[in-house]
Amino acid sequence: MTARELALRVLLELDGMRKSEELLNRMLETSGLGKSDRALAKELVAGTLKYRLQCDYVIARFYRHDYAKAAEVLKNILRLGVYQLMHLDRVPRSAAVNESVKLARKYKGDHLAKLVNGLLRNISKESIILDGWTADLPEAKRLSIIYSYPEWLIARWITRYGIDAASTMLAHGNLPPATGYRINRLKTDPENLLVKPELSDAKRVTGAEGLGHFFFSKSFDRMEPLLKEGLVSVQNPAQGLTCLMAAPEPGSTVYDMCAAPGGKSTFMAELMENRGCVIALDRTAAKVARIASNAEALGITIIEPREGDALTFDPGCAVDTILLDAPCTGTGVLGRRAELRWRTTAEKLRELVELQAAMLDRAASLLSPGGVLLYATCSVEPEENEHQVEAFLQRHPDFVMESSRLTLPGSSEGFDGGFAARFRRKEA
Ligand SMILES: C[S@@+](CC[C@H](N)C(=O)[O-])C[C@H]1O[C@@H](n2cnc3c(N)ncnc32)[C@H](O)[C@@H]1O
Repeated sequence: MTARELALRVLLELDGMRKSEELLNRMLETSGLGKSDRALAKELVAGTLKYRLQCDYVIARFYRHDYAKAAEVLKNILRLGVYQLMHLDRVPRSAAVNESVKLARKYKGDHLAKLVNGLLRNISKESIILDGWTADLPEAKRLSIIYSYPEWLIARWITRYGIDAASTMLAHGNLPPATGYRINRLKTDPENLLVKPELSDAKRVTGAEGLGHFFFSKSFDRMEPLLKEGLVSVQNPAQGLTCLMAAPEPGSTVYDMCAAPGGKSTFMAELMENRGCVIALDRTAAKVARIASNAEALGITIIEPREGDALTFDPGCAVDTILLDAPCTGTGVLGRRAELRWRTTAEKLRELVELQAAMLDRAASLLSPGGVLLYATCSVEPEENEHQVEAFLQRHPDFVMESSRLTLPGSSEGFDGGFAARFRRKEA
């Protein structure tokens, strides 16, 4: 199977529940593809998913019949082809067209292979004049085609953040996401680790206090041995900031209500010098197993992984710090999850806001007086962030908010978007 056929299979088999990255990795395991083909398959899946709306808009302009009625397999072959022609400069035009035609022949026969050939030959950077075609459309509709996002989400972002910030966020989500790493302070430190030759391209995070243990690197292959040795973990510094805001004390008891795969539990354990206890809950055995294996790789012994529902689970002991890294729409990390922009809906947002509020209430009922509650999301929607914490404070006058932080995607280089608020429960 070629990289393009594998990408097509992922696009066809991706249902509304699964993550494209997980499905892709599973298929790659048995594909026998070499390194560069694997990279191409990944790029094709992520790019075609992100640019789906834009590709469909372009295809519909050149398609002679009713494109909405075309078979899914044909749509995806065309999307893959258009994505390569418009956005993958390193793929020669002939390869993008010919390989798409081959796929069409294999999956739909000669007739549709001719259709794909005819349509893709009409498409080039010169023949696609998106700015001109969309100039007279309302702003949110225009941007939805230019950046390939749902119009309703863009309209929200423009209303809330203004056109300039919204455009920055949209552009950021289309860039390949930066991979951040955290240096494990239980095993090493930045001065000793960052002099290693394999880290010559590492870009250390500066600025915010406590982020000196984070860096970005583009060469995942070179990082693999360090990950295996537990010297580093994959973590975006924005996620790290949440743990720094929680600032759990060594020797204290922490409850992480939504912990898998354990990125924040393990960082908190490192900040606690591996002393005390981190109860790390998630709702399925498979997810809990990931927390345990990640902690083990890092040499952390104070994490107690638990399976359960955060709405009812009782840690069974007095807790000094609770982290609620809540399930959310993820609109701060749309660049990282290619399909997410099409799955987030206004209805889903409403359901999540209710769940987050119930989880916050549960956290409030479990926290000891004087304890810290850290609420975090990777969303930039006010209902999940500022409105949520305002409503929480109204329901719980025994809590005060000590600090909060909203990061918009693209506002700090490499940082994911998201929100965090630190509350303290007043002493009784
Ligand atoms: C944002 S992710 C957590 C990421 C994690 N804190 C980290 O830094 O690695 C949210 C997690 O909440 C979990 N979750 C969702 N609903 C839950 C529930 N009712 N009880 C426990 N965990 C839940 C999901 O399985 C998911 O792993």
